[in-house]
Amino acid sequence: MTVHQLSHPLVKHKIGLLRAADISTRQFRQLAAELGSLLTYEATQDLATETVTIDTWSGPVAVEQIQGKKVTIVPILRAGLGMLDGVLELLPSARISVVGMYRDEESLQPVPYFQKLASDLDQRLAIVVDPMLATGGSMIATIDLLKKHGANRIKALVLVAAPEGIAALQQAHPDVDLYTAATDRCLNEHGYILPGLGDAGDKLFGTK
Ligand SMILES: O=P(O)(O)OC[C@H]1O[C@H](OP(=O)(O)OP(=O)(O)O)[C@H](O)[C@@H]1O
Ligand SMILES: O=c1cc[nH]c(=O)[nH]1
Ligand SMILES: [Mg+2]
Repeated sequence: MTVHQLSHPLVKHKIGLLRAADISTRQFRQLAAELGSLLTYEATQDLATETVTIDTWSGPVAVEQIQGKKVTIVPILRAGLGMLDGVLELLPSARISVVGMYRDEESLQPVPYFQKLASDLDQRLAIVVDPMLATGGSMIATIDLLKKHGANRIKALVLVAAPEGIAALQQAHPDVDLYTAATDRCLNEHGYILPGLGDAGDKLFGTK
């Protein structure tokens, strides 16, 4: 697995803003979406292009366009929805495959509760989005599910990753590429990332 740790100044700045204890729901949403766009920009660097000739005001011109265009974005409910608009800004025609997965607070094990996947997963690049990679359980279970349904090209986009989650994902799915805006220190005894963001789902949805 390749870990792409983004180092762009805009990413560093926005992740810093996201960490503020007194951040508003509105600002958290906006930053999560913007970082979703920046991660998507990075994760789509290797999409293949082809040359086509189009008519322009000055006559025929050879231009590049993305080949195939088969992508599905996979937000993990709930918090992954917070990045979705930003990803769609750059990939407005992508199919969306929704996976509902929450982490049991005691066992920290992922509990699946919903799935509605795009067709032809074997022909699509799947871009899984979730702000937090903590133990890695939710991401690993989602990728297990996608692979079971045929997906074979998968990238994971997260805002903050814990070293524990990176190691677990590497072990379970070495073929998946991870893109993260930040790699933090460790997990606390409740499985929360330190320094982290707190509960990203609650911050995005204004719950608790
Ligand atoms: O790497 P893990 O240890 O599995 O933890 C990360 C998961 O926890 C959070 O979701 P949560 O269970 O809080 O659900 P929510 O999105 O509905 O808030 C987060 O959005 C990830 O999906
Ligand atoms: O730090 C964490 C870990 C899991 N889920 C979150 O929202 N935050
Ligand atoms: Mg949550």
